[in-house]
Amino acid sequence: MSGPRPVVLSGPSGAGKSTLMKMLMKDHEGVFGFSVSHTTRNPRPGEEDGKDYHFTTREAMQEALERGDFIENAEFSGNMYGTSKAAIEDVKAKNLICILDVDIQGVKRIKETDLDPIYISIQPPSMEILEKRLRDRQTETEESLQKRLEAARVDMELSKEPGVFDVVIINDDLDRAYEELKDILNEEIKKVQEAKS
Ligand SMILES: Nc1ncnc2c1ncn2[C@@H]1O[C@H](COP(=O)(O)OP(=O)(O)OP(=O)(O)O)[C@@H](O)[C@H]1O
Ligand SMILES: Nc1nc2c(ncn2[C@@H]2O[C@H](COP(=O)(O)O)[C@@H](O)[C@H]2O)c(=O)[nH]1
Repeated sequence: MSGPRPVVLSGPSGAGKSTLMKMLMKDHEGVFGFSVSHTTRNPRPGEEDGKDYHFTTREAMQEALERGDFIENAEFSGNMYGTSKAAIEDVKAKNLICILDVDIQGVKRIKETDLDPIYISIQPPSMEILEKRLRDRQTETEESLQKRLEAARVDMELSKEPGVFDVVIINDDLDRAYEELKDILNEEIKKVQEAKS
């Protein structure tokens, strides 16, 4: 795939991926493009269809999967999620750095494609802090929260395996984690900025 290298942000739900990604996109206008995933979960307050996710039904998603519309998909916390080929192509067509926010199953599936992204894992400082962040976010039912914490335990173990991620960032202090993320992406950011000037 030509153009800037895509970036995969992964890590447990509540680790801070969206927070860091939004900071990155706000500070670097016209550099990054978000790969808008499909999901069967309900929108949270403030989330916009087509911007945060393409909100869809299980039936429609299943049909799209059968058509081969997705580069990867996963079942997470009782809902379907997936990255469509079109989501990646939309960003690629604008010559922007494509950011994908996917779970660990997505990471494994993307490794089987020719996307060749930079793999970054965002990890919380501890399970206790992760649970607090998820509870404070007030987006989950108790059942969904427990499923997310269970998935987080698996994610935290897998992220320690050598070769899965290029970099693991511990999101303890937000500003420090953001600086670390920017440093890793600096070379790709410069490439896009130089191509525009
Ligand atoms: N370093 C930090 N210190 C304290 N709170 C944080 C920090 N980073 C993120 N948060 C808060 O933690 C909560 C979870 O963050 P966020 O929604 O970005 O996580 P996420 O990894 O994108 O989760 P999901 O995968 O479920 O979308 C948010 O309320 C956010 O404001
Ligand atoms: N494999 C994929 N995982 C995805 C995708 N889009 C989001 N996600 C991951 O799902 C969980 C939960 O997200 P939430 O928005 O419901 O909190 C989180 O870990 C995301 O990274 C996708 O297209 N494919």
